[in-house]
Amino acid sequence: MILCIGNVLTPDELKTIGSALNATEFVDGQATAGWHAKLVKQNLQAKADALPLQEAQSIVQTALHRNALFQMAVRPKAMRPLLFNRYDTGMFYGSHIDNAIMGDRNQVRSDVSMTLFLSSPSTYAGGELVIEDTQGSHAFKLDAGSMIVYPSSTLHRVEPVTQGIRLAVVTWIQSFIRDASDRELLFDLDTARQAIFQQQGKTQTFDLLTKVHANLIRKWAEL
Ligand SMILES: O=C(O)CCC(=O)C(=O)O
Ligand SMILES: [Fe+2]
Repeated sequence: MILCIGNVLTPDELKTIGSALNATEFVDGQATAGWHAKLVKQNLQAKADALPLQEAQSIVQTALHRNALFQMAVRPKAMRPLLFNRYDTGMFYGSHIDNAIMGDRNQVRSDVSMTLFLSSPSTYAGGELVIEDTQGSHAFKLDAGSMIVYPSSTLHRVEPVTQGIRLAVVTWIQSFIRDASDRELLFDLDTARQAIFQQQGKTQTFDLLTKVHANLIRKWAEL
C-alpha cells in the first residue's frame, strides 16, 4: 500500500526546519547508498551530526509519533535516523531498491520507506518521487509538510530537478507487521472499526471487529 498523509508538519514547524536546514552543511549523498544505488544517486544530504539539525530532527520525530494515520499504516517497531536530503537543479536519484538491512550496530530491516516533502511544489520543477509496482509507475510530488509511505520492496526513483531546490526528509522503518499485504489488511480493518465506533459507539459488532483486529496482530506481530 502506498499512502499519502497530508499536514504532517504545521507551517510553523516547516519554517523552523527550513531555517535549520539553511544553517546546515550538506554533503554528497553517496555515503548512504548501496553499491548499485550509488551508480544512480546524485543528491546531497545534511551531515548527520550537524548541530542546527537537532531541533529539526526532534520536530519530525514528534510529528511522526503524534500522527495516527502514520502509526496505523506503518506500525513502526524501529526506525533509521532521519535523513534530510537536498536535490539542487540537475540532481536526481535514478531507479533503485533500498537496502534490505540498514545500519551497523542498530540494524533495521526496511519494510516501509518514507519521504516527507519539505519544499513547496511551486518552488521547484521535476523532482517527482516515482514508485513502480505491478500496476505501473506512480509519480508523487506532495505539498510541503505532507508525507508518503510506501513498501521498501519497490523500485523507485527521484526524477531530475530541472529548476529550484527540492528538500525532503526520508527514513526507513521496520514494522511490527512484516508483510505489506498483512499491514494493509490491518489498516483497512482498523479504519472500518473506527468508522463503526464513530457512527454507533461500542456495539457488539465493534467489539467483534476489535477482537479480530487484536488477534490478527497477535498472530502476525514480530516483537
Ligand atoms: O528523496 C526521496 O523522495 C527518496 C530518496 C530515496 O529513494 C532514498 O534515499 O533511498
Ligand atoms: Fe530509495
